[in-house]
Amino acid sequence: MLNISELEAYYGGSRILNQINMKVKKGQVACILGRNGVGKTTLLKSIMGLVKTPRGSILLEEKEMMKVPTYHRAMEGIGYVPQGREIFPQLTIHENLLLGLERSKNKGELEEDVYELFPVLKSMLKRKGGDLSGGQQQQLAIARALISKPKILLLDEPTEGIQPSIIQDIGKVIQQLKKQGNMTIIIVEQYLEFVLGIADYFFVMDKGKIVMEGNIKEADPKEIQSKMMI
Ligand SMILES: Nc1ncnc2c1ncn2[C@@H]1O[C@H](COP(=O)(O)OP(=O)(O)OP(=O)(O)O)[C@@H](O)[C@H]1O
Repeated sequence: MLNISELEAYYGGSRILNQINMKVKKGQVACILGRNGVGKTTLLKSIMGLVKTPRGSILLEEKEMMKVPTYHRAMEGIGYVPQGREIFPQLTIHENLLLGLERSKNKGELEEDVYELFPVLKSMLKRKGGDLSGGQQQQLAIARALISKPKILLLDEPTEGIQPSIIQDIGKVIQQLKKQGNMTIIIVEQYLEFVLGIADYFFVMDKGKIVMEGNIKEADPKEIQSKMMI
């Protein structure tokens, strides 16, 4: 459902992504692994249209996204949870969630399903986003992206700086979404253990390229780890 070919991305004159080819099937959970600075975040931003990508192709269900502006990519069904979460600290949980609906084609009521996935949010709808713990903010950011019912969800290091019990909760939410079967998920991670339990497919990046990929169940975690350490 996502088919990226020969994608290049630049910051100013520096090429950050070099000939990226990547296919992710519908309903699949794919992860992008790699050390700091290899271009993982830049790849997600490229899919979202947030960086300069002069060459290549990004097909979402056969539709070319390269010339589609970011806002419309969101409307086309790409949900994005950036690293550092970027929730609005002065707005309440409820208001933060309402902003998620802005990017949706189906502007309706807030979906009960999202509260089912994140019961903790339902219990504090009037609380300010900035008063939540880091883990709760991550949950809010994921919930906000889910409210627009994306076809594909991009998560940038969802476990970063988060306590183990909340990492587990986030893992369970991803498993539940996977079970529902209609959402494709791409997770950027450095925490290999986390993705081993939930992903179907993996890509390892190094210096702006994909250097290894495969089905996660058939792969040797030690080999993946050693590719990540290069
Ligand atoms: N706004 C920017 N302007 C210029 N260079 C940037 C910018 N953002 C990132 N870079 C550079 O692009 C390269 C790839 O960065 P990117 O954030 O995509 O890596 P990453 O694999 O996601 O790393 P991390 O795990 O630390 O987030 C790095 O060399 C980084 O310094």
